Amino acid sequence: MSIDTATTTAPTLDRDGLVQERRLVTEIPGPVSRELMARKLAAVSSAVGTTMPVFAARAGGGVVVDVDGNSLIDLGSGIAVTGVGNSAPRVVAAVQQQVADFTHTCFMVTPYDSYVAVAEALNRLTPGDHDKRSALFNSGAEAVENAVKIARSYTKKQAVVAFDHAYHGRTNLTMALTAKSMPYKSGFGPFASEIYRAPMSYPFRDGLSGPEAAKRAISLIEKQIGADNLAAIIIEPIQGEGGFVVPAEGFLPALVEWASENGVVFIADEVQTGFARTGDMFASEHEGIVPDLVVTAKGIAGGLPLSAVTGRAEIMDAPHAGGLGGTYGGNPLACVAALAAIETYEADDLVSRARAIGETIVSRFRDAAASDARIGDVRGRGAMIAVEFVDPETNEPDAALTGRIAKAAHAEGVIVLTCGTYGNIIRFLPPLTIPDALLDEGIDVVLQALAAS
Ligand SMILES: Cc1ncc(COP(=O)(O)O)c(CNCCCC(=O)O)c1O
Repeated sequence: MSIDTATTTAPTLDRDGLVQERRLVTEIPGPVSRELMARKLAAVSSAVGTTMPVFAARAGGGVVVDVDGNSLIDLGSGIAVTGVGNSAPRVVAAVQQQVADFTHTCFMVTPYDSYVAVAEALNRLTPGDHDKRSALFNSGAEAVENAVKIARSYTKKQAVVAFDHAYHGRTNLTMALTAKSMPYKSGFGPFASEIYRAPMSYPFRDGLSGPEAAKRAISLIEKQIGADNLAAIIIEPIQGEGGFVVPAEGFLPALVEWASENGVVFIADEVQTGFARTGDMFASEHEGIVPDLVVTAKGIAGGLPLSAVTGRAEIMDAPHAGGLGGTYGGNPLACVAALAAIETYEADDLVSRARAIGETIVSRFRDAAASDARIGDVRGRGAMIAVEFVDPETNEPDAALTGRIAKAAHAEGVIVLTCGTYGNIIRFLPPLTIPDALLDEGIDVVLQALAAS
């Protein structure tokens, strides 16, 4: 176990003195994690996988400390969730107060102000200055499901178009919307009907301009589905699980224009791109598109489970009274956490921080690509960056190399995630609170793993 710490200055401290350093005191996984993993295998469905072989004990800033005392660099944020940092101070204080006041009344039974305040914040923050309404749920998939319900109720049409490489969740309808079969869909059918797939703008692999890719997608939609039957188009402004696919400029605005002209609801799934992650509060802002509905989750509440659909009031109010709801939707703990997280994003200007993080990651890997052609593409925005690995001779995806790099980084105490339809993407989703030195060290470890692979 060679520890090549790049840091020469004293490590910084975070809240509660959580030292912001990579520190390995055992092999990865250590003995306590190994014991817990044996228990996990004996108690938890084997279908629930884990990326890391260690178990968490504490987290904050840019580190996760495991049960053996190892301090790992976090470049995953629990899949783009803890943007404000794990156990962010404002979030902790708000939840501690709320949990002592009341934990649950069900907003549909006895409402409470924090749910309304979250809706007001989402209506203010999401793109567009039109009259908006919001509805709160628990998971991203649940919010996507409800966005489709709302769009169908408003348009009185049924068909929904999703895109190649899309990911929208693991429920029946969202599996139908999701593109990749394994591990998300295989064996779980039949899937919801009236879901159709259109080609995505994937510049690194299709070489098309945004308008060209949009023309291709719209032609298929018009010929195979027909606007008269189409309730909604749903798309991630930057695709997440599918490989951090950034559509070519002009693709999204062309789809928004076509949808508006044809009575089709445009749904932006900002579950992974939302809340400062991409260097804007919402990724839709980058090209100035104004979605009819915006789906949010992940970064919304500092780690507490919360999701939302926010959109044009006339669309959001289309379903009949009582048509939207659920027992836990907008749980009060999650709502106060969201208000604290939103305050943190704005007060600490984490949008600017995300852009700075992205500049660091992109420059380091584009420099590396100059001497290593296995790096086929470096893309993304803000603190949502992807490195696509390929066979330099054929440009074919190299999932095996990607897996080796990730596994080596994990063993050296860096939490980094892979993704992509072809499994050949290393993605970077660090907490926006990660110190610069720790980010640089995490990148060093990944680059060392690449060089050794
Ligand atoms: C764009 C986009 N829409 C919807 C979802 C679904 O959000 P839930 O909160 O996981 O249901 C996601 C969740 N992405 C991570 C899934 C991880 C896994 O399950 O293996 C997303 O990224």
